[in-house]
Amino acid sequence: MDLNNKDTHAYALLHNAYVVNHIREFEEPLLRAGVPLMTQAAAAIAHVACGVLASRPENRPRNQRIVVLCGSGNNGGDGLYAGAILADKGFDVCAIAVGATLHDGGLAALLQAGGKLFHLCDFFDTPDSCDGSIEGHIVKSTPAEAVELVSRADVVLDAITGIGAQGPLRGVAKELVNAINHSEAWQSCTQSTDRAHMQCDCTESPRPSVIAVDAPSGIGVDDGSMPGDMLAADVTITFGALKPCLILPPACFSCGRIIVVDFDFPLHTASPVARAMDADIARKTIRLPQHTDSKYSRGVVGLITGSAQYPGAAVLSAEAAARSNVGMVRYLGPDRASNMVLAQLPEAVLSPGRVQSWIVGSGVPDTDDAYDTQREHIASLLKRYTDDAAGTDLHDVDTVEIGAAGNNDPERNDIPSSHHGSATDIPLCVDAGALSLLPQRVSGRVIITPHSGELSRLLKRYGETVTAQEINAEPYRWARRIQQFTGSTVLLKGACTIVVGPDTNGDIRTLTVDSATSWLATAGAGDVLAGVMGALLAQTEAMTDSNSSTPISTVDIAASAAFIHGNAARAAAGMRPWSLTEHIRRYDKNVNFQVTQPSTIGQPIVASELIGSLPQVVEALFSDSVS
Ligand SMILES: NC(=O)C1=CN([C@@H]2O[C@H](COP(=O)(O)OP(=O)(O)OC[C@H]3O[C@@H](n4cnc5c(N)ncnc54)[C@H](OP(=O)(O)O)[C@@H]3O)[C@@H](O)[C@H]2O)[C@@H](O)CC1
Ligand SMILES: [K+]
Repeated sequence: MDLNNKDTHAYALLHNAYVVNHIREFEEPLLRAGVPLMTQAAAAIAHVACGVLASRPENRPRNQRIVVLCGSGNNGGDGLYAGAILADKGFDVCAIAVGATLHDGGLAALLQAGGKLFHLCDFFDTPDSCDGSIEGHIVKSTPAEAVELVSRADVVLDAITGIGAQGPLRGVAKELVNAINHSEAWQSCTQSTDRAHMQCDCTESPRPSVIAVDAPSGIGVDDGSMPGDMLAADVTITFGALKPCLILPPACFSCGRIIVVDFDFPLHTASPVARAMDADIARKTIRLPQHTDSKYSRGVVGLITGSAQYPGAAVLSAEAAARSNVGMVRYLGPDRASNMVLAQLPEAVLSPGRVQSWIVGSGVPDTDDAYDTQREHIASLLKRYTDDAAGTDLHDVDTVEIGAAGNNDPERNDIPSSHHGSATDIPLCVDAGALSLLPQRVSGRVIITPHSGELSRLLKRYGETVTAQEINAEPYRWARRIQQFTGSTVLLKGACTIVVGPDTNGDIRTLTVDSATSWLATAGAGDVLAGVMGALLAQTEAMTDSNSSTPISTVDIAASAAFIHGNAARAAAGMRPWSLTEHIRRYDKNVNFQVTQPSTIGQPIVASELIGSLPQVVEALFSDSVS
């Protein structure tokens, strides 16, 4: 795969997610030309099912019972044809119909191959094609019997709904999926939703492996929401292109490993709604040192972080920045925090001077209840980032009267001259307490890094009343909304982080970053992320100064910081680096279907441990071990 060319089909197939309307546009001419897409899809599903069966724990000696949950649309048709292929191979296959009808051809094929059908609907309409020869192979069943069948299966194909799903599962489909999730087989398996931990820890009585056909039924295909009951998958086999739900939270946590069947869709003709972040993008944000370098040319980060109340955030953000490949860190803050920074990082410079990026707000109180000098300084800096402040020289930060030290750094003029620019020239990241100081409207060069609670408060300022819980249920929707309100680049923190903002052409670009581990949900992790962000912003600025590369969008830089941060957490927790290609694969005959993962589950970490891992994560970006 040519990872250097973002336009290649192979790259788009594994990274770019397209909405249902685009998928329909892609498939339409192929179907019109008579390309047997359903047959191809079914063959791939059957092959994947065989692989999954072969990879299941050996304490299930038969490993041959397959249940297909079928809806009445083409998704059900895929499942039925796949069931027919598997029945032909000698597996014990039955389908469970949740609707009043089924795909005619698919059902006929299944029955002819020796499969059975159980239907749950009182008004099931047996197709004419199913004549008397298959009598006894179509059986009316109850939900309880269906759950029993499912529980005794080795593999379940979830073919209830695909891209034709409308809203949450309803009727019999909802009832069945709900009952399966509450069945003993499912309840006895505790499964982490962290993809890296994904393994069934009940080896004595493993539940069936679930293969979702195209997408797990019941999830919001276009927006990654989970509006109701759904069956979490171990593997999702998807057709033609990634769907947004496969990479957007929260749905992405219920999709398992993803296998994409290539139908040669002209992917380059449509804009993806979201893209999966990978090491290749992160690598481009690292400026390797050169023999002509000075500390200034490698990037200088300015931090207005920490406070008298939370001085630890100053240490974490400053050290994380210093360890993420920059020449210098300037820290500006109250005495207590400054002293702590200096004790931990004697290399830090505590005087004002020129910087190539600003990080503000980590560890700063978020209200003006008590007077705080940091808030005052940040407010004064942020004023220059409002639309009407364009043209202000931001390099003379000493005029902002930040910190106790007022001496000019004699070497400050070593910062490249291109940085005598306007207000939006120095990229800035607004974190934590500074979010409440954000001007109404800023440029895309301003990154905001809220978690859902902070985003809830921020949205209120723009007239939207939405709780953190509601944001967690639809993070993509709310990340886009705040991006539209503010104009900024938005990094919405979460187990899968979403980054939305303008690309270098001004078009909105969304990246999802899935490298984190749930061990990362710990105090101070956000301060470390802010430091990494500052370092990447400063060094990409330094790259632009030396004209050594094409411009990198702020979205990519923000996503890269989250990616590196996530992998640092994984390293600190003793886990392997996250790998996109391990998680999302193109279908071919040799694709690996392993459901359980031998990787360690990792161990608890504290935020300061991430910092020590940052240099090795940066180094690993340039080796082949991360992708
Ligand atoms: N893309 C490609 O190239 C290819 C696509 N292919 C496949 O076609 C699939 C799309 O098929 P599709 O258009 O027939 O829609 P599909 O997903 O079966 O859903 C419609 C059915 O679901 C039902 N239903 C809807 N919402 C529901 C709910 N909330 N709760 C319960 N039921 C609900 C709805 O019921 P109704 O509303 O009609 O009562 C109807 O019966 C696609 O995902 C892929 O698998 C492959 O064959 C080959 C190549
Ligand atoms: K499905």
